This record gives sequence, structure tokens and C-alpha cells, in this order.
Amino acid sequence: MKQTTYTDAKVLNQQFSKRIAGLLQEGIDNHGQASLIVSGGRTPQGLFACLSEAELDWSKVVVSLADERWVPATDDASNEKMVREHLLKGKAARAQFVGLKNAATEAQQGVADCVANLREIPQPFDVLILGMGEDGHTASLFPCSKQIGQGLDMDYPRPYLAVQPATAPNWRMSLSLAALLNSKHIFLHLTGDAKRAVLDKALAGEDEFEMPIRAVLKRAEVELVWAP
Ligand SMILES: O=C1O[C@H](COP(=O)(O)O)[C@@H](O)[C@H](O)[C@H]1O
Repeated sequence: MKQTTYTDAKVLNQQFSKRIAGLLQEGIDNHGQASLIVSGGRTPQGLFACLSEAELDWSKVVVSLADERWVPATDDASNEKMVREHLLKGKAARAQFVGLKNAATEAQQGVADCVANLREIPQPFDVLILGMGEDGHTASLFPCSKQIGQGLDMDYPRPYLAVQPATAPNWRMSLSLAALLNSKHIFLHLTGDAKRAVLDKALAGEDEFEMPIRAVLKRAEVELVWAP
């Protein structure tokens, strides 16, 4: 795995956002449009603030999520809310956003609309930025969920699946492993020593059901972007 380490999160945010903007520009130059799939949670918030100021024709960029919590987009737990507040502002306000939470009450019933909306996102995805939880989950492929077998099955027939984590509140919607891997550039964005230790544990073992991040690391060229 390629690894890029920065002295601190501020430098990481500045440098990594330039890198992402360059890759999106490449996608626009080659195909007229580019796609950026982002993760939720806390880690990417500072990065998104930097990226939102990148000089780019954002009207040609489609932004979507690797996963979502099945809560209203006004809820503080919503990944969409976080992306709207931290990324889809400033210059990046002109980007097209394809959210995952839809009108379905249950996440399982929401899968069909997510699959239909995938048509709006250029594929393969130009840039995928993954995060990782302290249990080794990535996107919403949770080790403790009943759906982990489907999520990691490279032949799973749908690009999205509804997931119920045993250790976290709210049903989730997640891209499947196969759909995540349909990306030209995959980054694993982590900060802090605790996440680094989790990654070291993942790299030292094999069981993908125990730590789903292993499934991505095993099958794709992933670049780790890390700062203490
Ligand atoms: O629940 C989630 O967690 C992971 C990691 O989040 P962080 O707060 O530890 O950065 C995130 O990558 C995922 O998108 C999110 O839904």
C-alpha cells in the first residue's frame, strides 16, 4: 500500500485537497465530468473545508457518498448534512450532489432509488475517499452486521445494500465492496495514532469479516493518507 504521511492534519488537508482537485480536473479533461465519492464521520471535515475552495469547474463534478445513516438529512448524524456543511459550500457549492437518503422509511426499501440514482454518477468513480472506524469498518460495511457477507461478496448483484450495525445506531445504506472498488483512485484517509493502530491490526490479519477494511486493501491499490 502506498502511504503518504503529513506532519499534521492541517498540512494534510491543504496538500490532499490539491491532489483530489488535480484528479477531478483530469477526469473533467478526459470525460467532461468527474465523480467524487466521499465518506462521512468526523475525519474528513477539515479536508472538505479546504477542498471546497479548490479552483475547479465544480459544475462538472458529481459528489456522492460511500455510505449514509438512514436518518433525515437535517439530523446531526446524517453524512449528507456533514457534506453539505463542510464540502458543498464556497466554490464547491456548484457541484452536483447525489445523496443516498431518500423518502423510503426503511433503508431496505430505499435501495432501489439509490441504485436508480447511480446513473447520475460518472463511473468508474474518479476519486473514492474512504474512512475507517475503530472496528475496521469502512463505508458502512460493518463487521458486526448480518449483511456483511453480502456487502463483501464481489458477486453481490446490487451496488448498494442496507446494513444494520450491531454496535452503532441507525440502519445504514452502503456501497457494496464491488461498487466501491469500481474507482480509479482509492484513498484511505485517517488521522491520529488510534486509527493508525487499527490499520496496523488490519494489515497484520486476514479475516475480512472481522475487519472489512481488509477486503478493500486486499483487492485494490489503496493509498493511505495519514497525519498524527
Ligand atoms: O460511521 C461512519 O464511520 C466512518 C469513520 O468515521 P470517523 O468519524 O471515525 O471519521 C466513516 O468513514 C463512515 O463514512 C461513517 O458513516
